[in-house]
Amino acid sequence: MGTSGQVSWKLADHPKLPKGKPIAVVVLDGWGENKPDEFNCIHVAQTPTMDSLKQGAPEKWRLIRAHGTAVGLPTEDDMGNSEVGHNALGAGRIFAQGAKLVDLALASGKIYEGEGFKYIRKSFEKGTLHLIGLLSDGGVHSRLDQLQLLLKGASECGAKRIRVHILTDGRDVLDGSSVGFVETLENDLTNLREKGVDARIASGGGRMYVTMDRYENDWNVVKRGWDAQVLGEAPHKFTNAVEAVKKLRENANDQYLPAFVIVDENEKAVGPIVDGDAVVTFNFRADRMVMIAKALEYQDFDKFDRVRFPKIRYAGMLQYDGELKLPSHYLVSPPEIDRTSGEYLVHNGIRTFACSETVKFGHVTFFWNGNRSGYFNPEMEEYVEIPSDVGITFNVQPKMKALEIGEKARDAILSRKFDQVRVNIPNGDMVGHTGDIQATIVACKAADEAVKMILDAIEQVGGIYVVTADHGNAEDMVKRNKSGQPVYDKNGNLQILTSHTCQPVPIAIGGTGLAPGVRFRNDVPDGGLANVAATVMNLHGYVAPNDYEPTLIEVVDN
Ligand SMILES: O=C(O)[C@@H](CO)OP(=O)(O)O
Ligand SMILES: [Mn+2]
Ligand SMILES: [Mn+2]
Repeated sequence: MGTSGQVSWKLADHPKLPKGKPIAVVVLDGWGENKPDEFNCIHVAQTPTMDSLKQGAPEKWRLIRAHGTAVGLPTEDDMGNSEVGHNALGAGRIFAQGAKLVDLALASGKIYEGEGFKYIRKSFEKGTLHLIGLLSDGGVHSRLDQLQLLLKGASECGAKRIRVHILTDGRDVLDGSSVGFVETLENDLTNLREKGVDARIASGGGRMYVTMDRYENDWNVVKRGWDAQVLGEAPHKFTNAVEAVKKLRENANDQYLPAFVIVDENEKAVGPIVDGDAVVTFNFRADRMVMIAKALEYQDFDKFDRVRFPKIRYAGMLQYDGELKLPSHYLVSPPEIDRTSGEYLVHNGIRTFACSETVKFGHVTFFWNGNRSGYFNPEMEEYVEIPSDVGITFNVQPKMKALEIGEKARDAILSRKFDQVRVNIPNGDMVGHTGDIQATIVACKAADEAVKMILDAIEQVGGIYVVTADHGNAEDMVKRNKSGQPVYDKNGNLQILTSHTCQPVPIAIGGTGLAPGVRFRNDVPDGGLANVAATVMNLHGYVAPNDYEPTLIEVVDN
């Protein structure tokens, strides 16, 4: 974001729309539109507020795209996710995202010419190369084919000893698919060994229980990973990773497998991280890598006792935090998401309040602001984090902190201290990921109630609301075949879909402060999340910068 100096931040006045109306921007996480059936939890749940917004179609309610190329992902088969979704919502433009940038860097070979790779390469002669990351083809945080290319490329560049520290998924892909991914990786590593590279899996664990926490919700998650990956210590020891995952799955699902280490015949861990080694975290997505990056990089660190802090050369697949410049070494440059709507609005005097609970807090702040932590101007902005429940799966508490978020937003609106009150309501997504249909129905109802609280407050102050979502999740809880029918496994069990979807998401505008004649245009049929920023700028009384994706609204004379 270092370009601030040259940017002209002043936005032109909107020719027709007034300034000074408080605006609530509500993002329902994991809330897509889908045909109504029993696996559409949003449809099954009582959601009177969201239902009533839909009555405003087509002038005040429509669908927008939230997956694939509309949010900068490589293909139309890529489901949406919070990072790319909130980046698009906040930045108002579509940036080629991490998944795509890594694909390009691997395909061209540029990844091996970059500063980050040259840096870790210095350890190849004497040390081990450790690769830590999510093992699946989900494409949200990482992709197996990228890991495979990196393994091949690194060994061709001289890595003689490689250790892979795997995190099993089951959240962006079907639960149970971890076994197949580990088998595939084992096969690749066997091939490498035949070529003389000492390559092995060294440790593992489920992504939600080991390493991939976010927004400092629970450092124990990162510690469990540290102990296994760096110290070579874990409650479970196996000589073979496929066997480890199969065995541990007897008591946990892929997302929550406990930590394990792979040991040799003498019970000795095969791949702790030691002085002189190189480490790459191969996830491209930022939020769930920031904590481990801090543990691997910061000399001063007090979040847990690292016991040993090896002198390593560490690089991220990407730089995960543009403000903290973390990590300082990385293989691929992240998208340069500059001039976000939040930064413009602050420069134009818009006072902003942003809030969610911990597990989504960074979505409406960090992701919204282009993967940048902190405020643009602390005098104009207030970001409030409501602590999430720790150590539970959210089907146990499906209401999460929705009402608390609603209350905080309500109070912020009624205080009249803010021009924009922005929230993320996590329930549809966080509970949807558990695959628990009954709990997800409760979750959707709670999210709807939170929306109502916010809309009521907006009504009281004569403001405007914009209600939308970042991608689908709760609206489809089963895997389907090409004709849309639910798929059953060979034992006749329904295949539960824990992941996001490729469905479009709703956007609704309204409120007593909405100027007469404002309605959705019908000439942006392919509109997506990136069109929302210009829309919100208009509602604040400004015209968006020229290079922003077009606004979704027009003002017609009545
Ligand atoms: O939990 C996460 O990390 C992702 C799924 O991998 O979900 P979201 O993009 O909604 O944050
Ligand atoms: Mn999300
Ligand atoms: Mn999600």
